[in-house]
Amino acid sequence: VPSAAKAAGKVNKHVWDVRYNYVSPDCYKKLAITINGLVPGPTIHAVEGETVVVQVTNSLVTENVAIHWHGIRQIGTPWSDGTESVTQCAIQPGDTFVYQFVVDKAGTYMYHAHYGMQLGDGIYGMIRVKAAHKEPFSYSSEHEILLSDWYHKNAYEHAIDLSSEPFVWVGEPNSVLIQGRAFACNEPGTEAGQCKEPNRKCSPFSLNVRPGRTIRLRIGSLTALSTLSFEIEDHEMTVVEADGNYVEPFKVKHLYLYSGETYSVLIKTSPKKDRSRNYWMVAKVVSRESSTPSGLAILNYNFNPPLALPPTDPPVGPHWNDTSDRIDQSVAVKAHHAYLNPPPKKSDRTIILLNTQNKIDGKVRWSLNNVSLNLPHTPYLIALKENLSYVLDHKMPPDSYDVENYDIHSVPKNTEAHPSTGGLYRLKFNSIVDVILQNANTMTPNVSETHPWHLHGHDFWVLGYGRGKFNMATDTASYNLGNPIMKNSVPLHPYGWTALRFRADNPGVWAFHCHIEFHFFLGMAVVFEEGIDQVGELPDSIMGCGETKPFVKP
Ligand SMILES: O=C1O[C@H]([C@@H](O)CO)C(O)=C1O
Repeated sequence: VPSAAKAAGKVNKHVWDVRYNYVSPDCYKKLAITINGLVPGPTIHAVEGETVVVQVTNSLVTENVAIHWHGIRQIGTPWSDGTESVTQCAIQPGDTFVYQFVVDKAGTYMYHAHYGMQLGDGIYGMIRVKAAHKEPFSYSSEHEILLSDWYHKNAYEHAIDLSSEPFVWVGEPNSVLIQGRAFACNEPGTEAGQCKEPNRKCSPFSLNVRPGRTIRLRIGSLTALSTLSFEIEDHEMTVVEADGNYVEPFKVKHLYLYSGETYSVLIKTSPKKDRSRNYWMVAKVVSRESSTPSGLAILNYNFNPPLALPPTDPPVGPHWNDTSDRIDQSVAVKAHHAYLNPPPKKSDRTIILLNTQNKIDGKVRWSLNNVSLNLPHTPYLIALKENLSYVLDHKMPPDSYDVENYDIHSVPKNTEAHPSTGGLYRLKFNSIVDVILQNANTMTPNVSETHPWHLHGHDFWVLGYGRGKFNMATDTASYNLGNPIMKNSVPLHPYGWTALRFRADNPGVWAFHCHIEFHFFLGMAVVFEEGIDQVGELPDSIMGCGETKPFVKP
């Protein structure tokens, strides 16, 4: 166990070059955006209390970039959150930007691009923050497994499709990647179970383990669209951490991951198992009826050849449409009894956000309470700190929708939805805020999608999940105020609601949005401001775009 005192103030420095590179994780050559040539990018290994410094040079020639540190709360450094248009101007080609922040809490975190839909082009990786205290479980080794989905089309083509008239939906991803790799058989068209030899040019990820050990897997999902079910053939997983918070351990056969979530699981490489063979790891798309083949990787027992294929067919995984099973797992994630940090019993304000797909000016958009966010050219953090009128003059979005009359089970009539560069909720500093995410029918009859919601700058308590329309009078009584897990990312299930509570105690401006890249692009986001007067002097390096040009000091 490293010492917290030693870690405090220690600088953990990284030099990154963001550049294009051809990669072919699934045997298809794609122009990807990489960090130092890699997809996924390098893992940041840190100890809680350390100061992480990442010097990012944008070598993309004609494209901007910004990098978000997903799950890191950025206490005292809101300008390092890396959210273009919210906390900074994008990093221009040829420029270098230095992110600096403290990793104050042990856990499994991630980073990814937060500019346009670049995430989908491969700019992501993991942050492993080691504990400086004893953890409530032990293991002999640990490994990162980052899950993603993969499109052969790039972010530019997706942007054109999604903003064209008629609307062109991006469709399902071509592949699911496990730690940046897919599975391809040497004999094309052969099913994984029948495959004799993997194609070595684009071979699957293989994780080497020794028998008879307890192994910690830090699993994260940064899909652009998909919800995944992760499973290891014949190996049960014990969930022990979620988004950097200790979980009261529970066992799963398959683990659902919504984009933006991380989990640590423990697996036992039981010596009773046949160690003369390898086992499949599978990441299957669920919650959408997808044509995407499952991502496959290999759990490689010492000393078998790393790419020796398991003699069995990969597990088929849960049915894509088993919403109950997914809700059950969401509800099962509770705070570890020795690490309880229960929420205040009451909140000061409740914001109910109705999630709808709408057609605005002939185009498909996503809205919250009928407001669909268009990101402004001037980042909110700078606009609010420097009192730039365009944000302050904007009409604030509503705290609720027409709860009485809105039918969440029907296609929206959406007479009022409008695009806005507002979307800004100003929260009283240190107040307790409840957010109720309310799902509804999309523009397709009898369809309600899954939305993975992510809050920047905070962990929130997950108070509950329910089906149908949230009822303020009765559903609040069902809240878990005893041992709710704290998270930064959480699913909103089809036709359901999810209730969150957080303390608005981190001075800054924070995005709260659906983590599906395409939905964020289509407006599915709001912005929270709290304690802007307590934010320190903004660094010049975040300025230079929109109305912030005058604030760049000579
Ligand atoms: O935004 C979306 O558009 C499609 C579909 O609703 C229209 O093609 C889809 O599945 C989304 O999530």
